[in-house]
Amino acid sequence: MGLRAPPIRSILTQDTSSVCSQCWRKLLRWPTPRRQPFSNMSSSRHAVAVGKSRNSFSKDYFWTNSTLRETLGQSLARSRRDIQSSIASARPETAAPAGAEQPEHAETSENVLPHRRRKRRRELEAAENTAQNYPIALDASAQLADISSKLPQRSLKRIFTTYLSLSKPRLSFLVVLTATAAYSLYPVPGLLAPAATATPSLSTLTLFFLTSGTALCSASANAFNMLMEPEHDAKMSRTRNRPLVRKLISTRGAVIFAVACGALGTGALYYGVNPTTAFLGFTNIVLYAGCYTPLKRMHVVNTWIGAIVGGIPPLMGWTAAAGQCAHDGTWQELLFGENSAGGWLCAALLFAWQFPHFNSLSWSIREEYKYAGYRMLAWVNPAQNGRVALRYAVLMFPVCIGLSLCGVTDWSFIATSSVVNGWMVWKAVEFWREQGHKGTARSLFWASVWHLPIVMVLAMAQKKGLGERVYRSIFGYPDDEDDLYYEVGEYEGEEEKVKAVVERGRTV
Ligand SMILES: CC(C)=CCC/C(C)=C/CC/C(C)=C/COP(=O)(O)OP(=O)(O)O
Repeated sequence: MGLRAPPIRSILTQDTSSVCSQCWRKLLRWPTPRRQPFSNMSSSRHAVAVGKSRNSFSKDYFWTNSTLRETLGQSLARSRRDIQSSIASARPETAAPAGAEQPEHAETSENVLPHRRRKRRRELEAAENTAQNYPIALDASAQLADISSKLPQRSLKRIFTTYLSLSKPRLSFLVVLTATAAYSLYPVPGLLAPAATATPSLSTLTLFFLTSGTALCSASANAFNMLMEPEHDAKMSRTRNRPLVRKLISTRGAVIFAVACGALGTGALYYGVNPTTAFLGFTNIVLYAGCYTPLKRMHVVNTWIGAIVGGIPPLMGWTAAAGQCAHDGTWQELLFGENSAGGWLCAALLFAWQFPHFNSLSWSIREEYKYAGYRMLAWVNPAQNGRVALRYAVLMFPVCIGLSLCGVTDWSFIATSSVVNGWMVWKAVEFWREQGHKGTARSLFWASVWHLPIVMVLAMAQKKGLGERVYRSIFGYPDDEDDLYYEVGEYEGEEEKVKAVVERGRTV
């Protein structure tokens, strides 16, 4: 019985040490098979592997895709090794000691003994398992693009899913949540309360325009971001499945989507919220697409610009709320008026949070970032990467204390937020001390994932005066007389403000 040589490509994508030396020598003599065209269709939209369902994309798909063929074809083996070593080192049990280099696969198959080969194969299998436990959450755009590629061509569901994947839906959702949290934290004057014991509330319609406008602006920013870097996204396993990399969507379609979302989002914020919030939304699109995205490949300062981009949505939520209680509603009043400190503190919270979050995330996949040409501290300067993450984790303390000092949250928030911030700082200290090794990057990343929603929920639950109102309404205590009656002239300014707000509400 004659031995059939395995397909050369399957060998190339495997570690060479898993091939026995005899087979390897045979393979080297074997003529390289001509690569089969996987599709004879000119349109990449139809590019699917021969023999597969028209709607199914497999990894063979990538050989028909020019962007991926260039980036993957020559360096798949190298990238696999780097990614696996980077993932493996993010896990405590496989972590290399600080400063130690990952072992290079320097030995050739010929001089590797059989038991060594078996050991290497087991290590590779372990790395494959590790890859399944990728240190970070899988990219929602890539997941959606994968789903859309399996849907029937030209179906509405496929078109919708593909465009949705262009908006980075998970990130956009988080962005909207941060804006909404800040909106709900705004200290609404008690006189706007519908009843003495009820919580003073802001307009639901404004909230609707705030959320939809912010979501559209974020979708636009993300689509521009993806439009600018498909060939780099193609080099990272987290992003190589994105719609523009896979050419599930044309560049023209993506540009139209980005421009339309930007115009609609800014319009919704302008007409439904206020011009200041609309200006912030538009500026953020420009900052993210025009500044942060190109800087990713130029200088590590990109992370600070990205952190500003992440900090602006809470400020938008704040100005949206402030606009309803403002006297004249100018940008000076909304951004630098009496109550504006809370908005800046919410923005600072998001700004600072991104460093422990992103620095730990990027450390875990630093080889991918390096290979894709993104200049991130995680590989440019790992020691500074740890220091920066720790510094900004510590900054969470004064920011949260500031929220209580400004009257946004009750004093009890200092205690509860300190517990959560202390936990994050502890993880950041470990991350800094071990420089990401021994699983510290992974645990800081997950601590940051939990940290932000916990702090936001705590701030909302401990919003100034909320506990007292809930207590009174549950136990039926009469309201504090001082709250209901006031000295003549004491609240003249407040009254005027309320009148102006009511008037504006009538005219809208
Ligand atoms: C209102 C409005 C316009 C909001 C926009 C908010 C927004 C898009 C925040 C993203 C912040 C950020 C630095 C993400 C990482 O991008 P990346 O390019 O490093 O991510 P990637 O590697 O997944 O592409």
